Amino acid sequence: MHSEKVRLLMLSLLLLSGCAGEESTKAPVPMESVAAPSIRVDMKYFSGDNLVGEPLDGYESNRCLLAPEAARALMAVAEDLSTQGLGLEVFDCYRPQRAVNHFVRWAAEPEDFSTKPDFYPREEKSQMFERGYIAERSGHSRGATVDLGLFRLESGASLDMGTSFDFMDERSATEFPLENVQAQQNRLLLREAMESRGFVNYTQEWWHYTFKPEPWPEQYFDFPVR
Ligand SMILES: C[C@@H](N)C(=O)N[C@H](C)C(=O)O
Ligand SMILES: [Zn+2]
Repeated sequence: MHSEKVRLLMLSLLLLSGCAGEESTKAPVPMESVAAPSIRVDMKYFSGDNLVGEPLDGYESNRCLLAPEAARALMAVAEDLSTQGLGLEVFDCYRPQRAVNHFVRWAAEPEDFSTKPDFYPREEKSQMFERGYIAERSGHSRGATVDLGLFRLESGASLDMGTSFDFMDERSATEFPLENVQAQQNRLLLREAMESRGFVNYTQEWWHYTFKPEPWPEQYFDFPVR
């Protein structure tokens, strides 16, 4: 009984430290690093190939960290799709709060047009949060949300989704009536596969999925991705 109380106290302290924004070399919560033969990890906020145009604060390696339940479900999706010769390309997973804060700073800075043509040609960067393209309190920071697309296992080619990842535009809404019917079907194929394993799509972005029920629905973590 005594040791159970001590264990709970230790767990509470670990969870609290994860939310405090302190630098720590290890994740203070047991997130899992997602890896499987048919999952390609290409963390866009680590590489700098993103709308900010540089790596975001808190991404120190090309790793996809997720809550264990979400990680297991994602690996199950990958296994399901591999029977159709498809793999998952993962663009973002757990997102430290400091990376979200980086987005906030970027949106407040004057427009320099460096990434606008590729990521938000018809939107204003100052409106990204109001328009729902980025969240100040993101599900990604709770560890159960993932941004992803599909690729062919044989060739490695990405499937056409109608728009590229993080193309902030109404055409990225999952059910936007695209002229490209194949791309529309690819979006729906991804949604069906994800939903069958417990993920829910954010209707405004074809790539954004949250595993439900969320293991840590109230927590916004801030340890770096290492
Ligand atoms: C920024 C984009 N990849 C994304 O994840 N948007 C949602 C709304 C979020 O920030 O949680
Ligand atoms: Zn997302």
